[in-house]
Amino acid sequence: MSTPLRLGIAGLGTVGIGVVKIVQMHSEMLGRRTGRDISISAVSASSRTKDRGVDISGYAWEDNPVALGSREDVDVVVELIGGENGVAKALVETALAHGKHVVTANKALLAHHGNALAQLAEDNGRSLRYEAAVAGGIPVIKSLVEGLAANQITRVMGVMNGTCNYILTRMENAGLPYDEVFEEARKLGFLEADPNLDVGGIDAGHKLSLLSAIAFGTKVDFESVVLQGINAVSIDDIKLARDMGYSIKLLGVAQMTGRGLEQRMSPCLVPETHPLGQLQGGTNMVVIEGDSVGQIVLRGAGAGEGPTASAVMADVMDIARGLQLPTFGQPAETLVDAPPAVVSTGAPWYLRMVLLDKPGALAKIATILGDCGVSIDRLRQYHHDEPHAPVLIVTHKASSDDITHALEMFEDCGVVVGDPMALRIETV
Ligand SMILES: NC(=O)C1=CN([C@@H]2O[C@H](COP(=O)(O)OP(=O)(O)OC[C@H]3O[C@@H](n4cnc5c(N)ncnc54)[C@H](OP(=O)(O)O)[C@@H]3O)[C@@H](O)[C@H]2O)C=CC1
Ligand SMILES: N[C@@H](CCO)C(=O)O
Repeated sequence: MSTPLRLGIAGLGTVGIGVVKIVQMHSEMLGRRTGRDISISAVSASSRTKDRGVDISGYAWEDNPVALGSREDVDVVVELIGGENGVAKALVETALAHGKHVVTANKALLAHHGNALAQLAEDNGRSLRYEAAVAGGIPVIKSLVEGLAANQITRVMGVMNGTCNYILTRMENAGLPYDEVFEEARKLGFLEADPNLDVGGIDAGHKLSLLSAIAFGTKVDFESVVLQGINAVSIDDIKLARDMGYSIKLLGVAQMTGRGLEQRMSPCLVPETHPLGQLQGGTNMVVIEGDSVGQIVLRGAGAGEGPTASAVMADVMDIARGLQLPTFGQPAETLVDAPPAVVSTGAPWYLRMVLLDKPGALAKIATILGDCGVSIDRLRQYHHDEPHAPVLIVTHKASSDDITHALEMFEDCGVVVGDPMALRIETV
């Protein structure tokens, strides 16, 4: 067997410890499969004294994780600290500049700095790998970069934030309101330190922007992902959607259109009979459509110690095997700037609102929709005792611009109480 591949691991939290466990537990198997021993030279975390449940006494310790990037005895830096800037960025830059390969699970870092880091990796002839950054244990990067490389990708979509899917499915199954389930998710430790990264759709938007770059050969453009979180989804929306045969999912969609690159991450209605509609709990699903292959559905754990460490180690093993691929599936300098789509693809919309129960209220709403070019497919006013009437409208295909325009006009029309809810009904 040739010389060992030596790792420097920065971050010994959920994922970092998962990686240490795999290296310790499967040492012989990893060597057999890659033809090279994989060993850990050095580690770093905030606290040196914390009991992490595994023996790390055989590894050198660095107080400053950035120092791992220039150690002689490290071939691959495994960055598992997180954060779009700070030490994670400094470490990855230092490591690549010193000729180390880098494996990371850090979607925030890559969504914001992926283009420059991919170029830096190539300039130094090294790999920058990030399978774990998108959909945890699901090998979606490998699928796009390798297995589906011969396809023109037409659309990538998916549920890529397990916490949001947990919240939405728990609301649906237990009939509980958003706030109660959000608190439950917090107590279970599912939420990021900044919960808005999850429920605001930001974390999932980071992931979508990375998939877009590979799928369409474009520069990573997280800033252009249209984001809408799940915090305004009510139990009423979930029940009404279910009555019509839909589930509500925080769904990411990326597609290249004649109007530019469309990237959006928002709560949508999807048919409950589709695999996306049936996805339960913290599970993730990514759907990829290619011109030759058709539709591929990948499903699995999007987070957690084992699944995420599994993806990190797959990258490490590719490096051990000598497999070197461009970060986003083609040389960084060939990635193009894609103009963001100004208007997204049309779709039917679900509109829920509360109207003052007085003559002409429904007529006003119908007129506004007509004036905005939005045609009504279905309309239902629910039984009520109070002076406020809950109304559900399903539209024919309409652009998000036309829906936004109608929502603005509802604000001043004098019959809509509170904020209406508008959700796309996605064609999957
Ligand atoms: N958890 C998951 O399921 C998934 C995580 N990821 C990504 O993986 C990465 C790691 O996540 P996760 O393991 O959950 O995070 P944790 O919060 O569990 O662990 C972070 C680790 O980084 C260490 N750390 C933090 N700041 C510093 C610093 N300044 N210097 C040195 N070490 C530092 C912490 O040290 P200490 O332990 O001493 O506090 C800890 O060991 C993130 O980018 C995350 O987005 C991706 C997919 C799934
Ligand atoms: N907060 C993320 C972790 C995995 O990236 C999620 O809930 O999916």
